[in-house]
Amino acid sequence: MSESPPSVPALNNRTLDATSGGQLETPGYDRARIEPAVVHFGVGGFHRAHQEVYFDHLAELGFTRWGVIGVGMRRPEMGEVLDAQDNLFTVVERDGEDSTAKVIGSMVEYLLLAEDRTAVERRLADPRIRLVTLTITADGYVLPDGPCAGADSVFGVIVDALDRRRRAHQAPFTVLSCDNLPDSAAAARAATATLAGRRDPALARWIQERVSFPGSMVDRITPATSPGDRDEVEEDFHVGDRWPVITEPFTQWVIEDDFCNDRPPLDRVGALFVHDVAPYKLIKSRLLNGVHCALGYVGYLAGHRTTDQAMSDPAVAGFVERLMRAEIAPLLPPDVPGMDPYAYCDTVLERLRNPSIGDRLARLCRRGSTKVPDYLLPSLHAAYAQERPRARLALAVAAWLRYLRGTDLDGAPIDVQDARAGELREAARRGGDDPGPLLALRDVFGGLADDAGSVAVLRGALAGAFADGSTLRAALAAPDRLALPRPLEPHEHP
Ligand SMILES: NC(=O)c1ccc[n+]([C@@H]2O[C@H](COP(=O)([O-])OP(=O)(O)OC[C@H]3O[C@@H](n4cnc5c(N)ncnc54)[C@H](O)[C@@H]3O)[C@@H](O)[C@H]2O)c1
Ligand SMILES: O=P(O)(O)OC[C@@H](O)[C@@H](O)[C@H](O)[C@H](O)CO
Repeated sequence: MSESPPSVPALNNRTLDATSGGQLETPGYDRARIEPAVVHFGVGGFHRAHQEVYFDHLAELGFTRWGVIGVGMRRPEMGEVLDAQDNLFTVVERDGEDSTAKVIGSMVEYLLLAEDRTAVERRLADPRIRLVTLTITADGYVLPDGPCAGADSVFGVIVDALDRRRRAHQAPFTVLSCDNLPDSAAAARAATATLAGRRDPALARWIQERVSFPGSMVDRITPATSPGDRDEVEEDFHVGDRWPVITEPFTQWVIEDDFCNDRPPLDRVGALFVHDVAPYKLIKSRLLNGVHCALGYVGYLAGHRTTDQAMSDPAVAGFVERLMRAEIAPLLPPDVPGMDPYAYCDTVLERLRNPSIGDRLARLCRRGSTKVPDYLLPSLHAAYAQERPRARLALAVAAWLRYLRGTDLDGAPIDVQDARAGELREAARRGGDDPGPLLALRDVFGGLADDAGSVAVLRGALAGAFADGSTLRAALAAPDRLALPRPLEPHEHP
């Protein structure tokens, strides 16, 4: 992100008064009084649009003992911006024509792990730190093999810090993952236990007995900030923020009530503490993340590049709505307090139509080999097991298989962003209209090859739905027809 022109004050503590007023809300509390209690790893767009906003609201209510120390991983850009801005940044909520902005003041310090591990370790040893939160993406939970490997990962740092606390007879901190993983708490616990076990069995036992890893469901659609967004924020709100965050008004945070060292009063600012987060995560991941996958691949092949563009195409929007209401929602638990699957469909559809956050389909399409098995295929497998309709689920998967060939319907190249892109592209191209070579990858597709009904839709779609925009739109309107046996050619008649 570039420097702001001199006419607009650059955002920092000194210019806050000049910046405030008009449309822009600024911290109403004295930032000097905020004490750190949270160390957060992975200061990307989502953390700033979600968890920081909750902690900022707490400070607005007078809870000043829940400040956040942000820790970045490798890339120095975010640190340079936050350093120049006294760790202030702007969160802009956009909904159609409406747009509101708030400068967030809850981050008290930012450190880059790659450059200043010792400082991160010192902060984690501070008994005031009672909570560690994570948004490090699914890749951050993958540990290298080897008896001493992984020490430089986030979990290596966490294990070091817990060991120091154990030796100093101090209380540990809670580890709260806010990443989109089917069971992010279990993933965080397993990575911590693995590294602790490699180091010292007594430490591993202490962690197992003393440290809590609450599950959580996080939800707020947050695209990557573009340079155009930055300029618009400067123009609309007269604030020289070099890296604002654009997000939607909707936000949700459901957290298991399992904290080993104090609990932030997040229920005072809209979060929900529950005994078991699993059903909330299930509904969100199937109806939002699974649908994001479907919309990404179908929308991209239909020629669109953002969610709102795709949702203003009646063929795509109608497909997505029926996919959600007729095929996915009936598979979900109907009695989760505060989260009715059909009401959630309404909300998600409205959010996907939001014309002003500019969420790019490429963001939804990346990492398909992780996300499709986690979020879309489970609905297809469940529909098969329960003998429920599944033609739209199968067509969405077919769109992914077609996308994996690496060219769109006009033959233009697609940048398939996936750790397994090479292997998947090779199988997609080798198979052509036959999904067999891809379905043979059972670590991705599970037993989908055994579901003859879905395989028929996949074959029908690959052979007929992706010839051009009109065949795709016809398939989206009537996906059941894809599975009909094709008419026999004259020479095939018995
Ligand atoms: N953007 C959203 O709409 C949204 C909503 C809910 C949850 N999430 C989840 O939040 C997480 C972050 O997403 P984001 O949109 O902020 O992305 P982002 O690209 O803005 O930030 C990603 C962060 O993860 C860190 N990271 C990447 N690879 C890592 C690794 N191997 N080890 C440690 N850290 C690593 C990066 O340094 C960066 O700070 C993801 O797990 C995402 O699924 C995002
Ligand atoms: O972040 P990913 O790559 O796992 O998934 C992309 C989006 O589906 C996701 O970020 C959603 O926007 C988010 O989960 C909404 O809460």
